[in-house]
Amino acid sequence: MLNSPLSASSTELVISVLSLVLSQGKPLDRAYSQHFSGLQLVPAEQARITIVAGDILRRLNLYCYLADIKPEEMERFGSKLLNVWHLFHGLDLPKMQYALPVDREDYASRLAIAQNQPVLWDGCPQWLDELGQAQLGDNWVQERAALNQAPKRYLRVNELKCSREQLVEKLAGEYVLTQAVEGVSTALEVLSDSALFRTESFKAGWFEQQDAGSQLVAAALDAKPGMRVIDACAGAGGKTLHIAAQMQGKGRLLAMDVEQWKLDKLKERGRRAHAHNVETRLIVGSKTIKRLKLSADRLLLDVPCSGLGVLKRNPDAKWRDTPERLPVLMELQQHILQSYSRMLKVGGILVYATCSILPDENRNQVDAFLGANPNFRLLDDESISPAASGFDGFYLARIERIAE
Ligand SMILES: C[S@@+](CC[C@H](N)C(=O)[O-])C[C@H]1O[C@@H](n2cnc3c(N)ncnc32)[C@H](O)[C@@H]1O
Repeated sequence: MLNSPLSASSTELVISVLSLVLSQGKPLDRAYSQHFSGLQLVPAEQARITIVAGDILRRLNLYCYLADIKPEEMERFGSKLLNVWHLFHGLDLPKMQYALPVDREDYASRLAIAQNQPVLWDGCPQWLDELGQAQLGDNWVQERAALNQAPKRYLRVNELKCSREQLVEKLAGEYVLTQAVEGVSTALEVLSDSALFRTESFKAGWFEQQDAGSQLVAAALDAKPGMRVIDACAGAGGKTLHIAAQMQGKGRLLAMDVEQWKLDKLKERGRRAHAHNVETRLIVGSKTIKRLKLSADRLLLDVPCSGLGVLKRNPDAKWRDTPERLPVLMELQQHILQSYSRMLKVGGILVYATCSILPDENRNQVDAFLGANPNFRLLDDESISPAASGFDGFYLARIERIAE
């Protein structure tokens, strides 16, 4: 956390970012880019702003309760919330003009009440707590607490360009301190507050920013040079680029999605990463899938999901989402599994993956699929728990096609 208060201008920026997210429903990353572009903030100050805004969103209900304001009142009462945030973290108050004062007695009695309400203390909305309890039982309490922690920063070394050791050395020369992550051969943890995207290493495509847990997903696919591989929900290509590196640029890697703008972004990232064997294809209907029947040695289905495993990184989602979205997502996940698995060759392996920690989106989906498709068998599966690993939460299942 911080060791000195925010400046008045940074405090105003935090309030403005929060208002955009909470009143206008803007995703946090877009609210940041809208505010930061053109401002030329020094990286350390930008980092402090994102630390505070991220922490407030991770425990929004707690801070709003302590300040006695409603989230939708951020524009009017944000200064009071920011004062409370500083008090809570034992910092002097920021020097804002016209800031609303905090009644210290009221704050102290609210703090004492909140300390005895674990769900509020962990920054969890009621609907999410009920869902987590129902799905994970006793394990939910640890996951709930882990999901309100600040996320660590991780990089994935682009092995098409350099080794992990070479990247550590090059980044050290750019004043970026990193350390290898045990158990994830491509991952580095970033230990300094550096602006990663301004480094020469990034511009030269030596790394991508990617959570260590996420790196385990493409690793499980085990794509080899020369194979035909399909990444059917590729998005902007976080995992596609990792697969391209596994394939050492040899063979055919088809990245598909239903959103063209994401595939365009993927192409741009692919150029920087020297991932020359990636081809993109927009899914325009069931025909796009049918044409690829029995064509893939490896198939990644990184399906749309609730994203409840990555709430540390996207804390705004829990104030926007509702439990009603889950059944809709689950139907889409099952549809993708049933229909896209036809693209796999006999003997080929598919990886079904989510960034969720809910069994209903994970193992239960796999079991339902296998129950209806005897031509496939489960090789193994893994749940990456935020509480146990410190990474974001993911699930992956490796499934083999054993007959046509
Ligand atoms: C979890 S995200 C993928 C993230 C990506 N693999 C990465 O590593 O950056 C899921 C993706 O599925 C896409 N999607 C949604 N519906 C789909 C469908 N019916 N078929 C294929 N992709 C779909 C979304 O546009 C989104 O990009």
